[in-house]
Amino acid sequence: MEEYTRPHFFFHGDVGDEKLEEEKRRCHFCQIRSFPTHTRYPITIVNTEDDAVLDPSFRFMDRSILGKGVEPTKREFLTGCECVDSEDCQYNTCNCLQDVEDDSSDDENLYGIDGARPHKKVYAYHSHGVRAGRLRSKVLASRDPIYECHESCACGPYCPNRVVERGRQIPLQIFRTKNRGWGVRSTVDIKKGQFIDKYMGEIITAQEANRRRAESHIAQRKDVYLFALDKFSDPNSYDDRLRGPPLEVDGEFMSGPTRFVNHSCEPNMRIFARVGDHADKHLHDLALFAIRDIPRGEELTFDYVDGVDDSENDALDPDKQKDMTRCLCGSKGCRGYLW
Ligand SMILES: C[S@@+](CC[C@H](N)C(=O)[O-])C[C@H]1O[C@@H](n2cnc3c(N)ncnc32)[C@H](O)[C@@H]1O
Repeated sequence: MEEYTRPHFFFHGDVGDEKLEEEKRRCHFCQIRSFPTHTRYPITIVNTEDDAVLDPSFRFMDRSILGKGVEPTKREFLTGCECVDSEDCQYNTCNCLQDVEDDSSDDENLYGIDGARPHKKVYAYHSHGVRAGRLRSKVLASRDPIYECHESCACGPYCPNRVVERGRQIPLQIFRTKNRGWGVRSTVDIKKGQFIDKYMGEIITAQEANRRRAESHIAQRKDVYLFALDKFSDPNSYDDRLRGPPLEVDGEFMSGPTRFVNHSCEPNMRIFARVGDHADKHLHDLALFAIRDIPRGEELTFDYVDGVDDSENDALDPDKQKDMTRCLCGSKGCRGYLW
């Protein structure tokens, strides 16, 4: 085992069965090694800067878990598509694309080879060629949600419209940065539009999120780990789960590697809301995609306040700046402060 991994490998020695289980449960290395994707797309942890280790109470997970009072939609209400052939999922007859606007101005041919059937490229990904599986540039430049086929659909697991569902396909490394604690990088080159990973954690009710905010010792900074699932929130929605305050994902104590991604004012990734079953919009995923080519080893970042109206930015107000946290992203367009 590499020296820098050792501090994350809790003692597994002669401690008795009960304690051994507890040691294994806390061991970061055991947690990441137990992921089914570990051999192909491992997560590694390196620190060549100082003696810091990840918080021992932090737990790696490869999927979000539902907190108390958070219910997924009952199976009988799930509504997958009936496309028998995954190729059909590229047409606007696919149920999963019911909320996607038709678009005839994109960067692939509009019609099938026979020219007969409109080949509406309504889903978010390129389906052929070297760019297969990457987000189309139009979607990448938008704030649009991504609608994918999913486990209740008739199309197979290799349907081109199941990119996020297939999960992370990139090895990630959590590394100690010089000045911003831990950060994340990939050990392989990443292409623009490529899916990187989801932001995962405990999905909790708005009340529970507020309770955690109130009791957090990091006060307002708790917000950095809480992401509201509010993409479809609408006071006029027919779905009462979308009318009320949204659920939130808390990644502080249990999450995947993306929980260690730092902020940049000029980031190389962006978060997109991804929906599987339309009946589960209140539980949409938060999926990170590369917004430009990212060479291996470059730190992965996203903008923590992406899309927030800059005129409301406290960093523009000299009076408020003294209470704010300096941004150390180092980009040319740095706004100076995180919050
Ligand atoms: C979601 S965590 C990211 C992982 C974190 N670096 C760690 O070591 O656990 C967010 C925290 O990272 C730090 N951070 C992230 N981006 C930063 C930036 N651009 N400048 C300064 N600090 C940053 C801040 O302390 C922030 O509260």
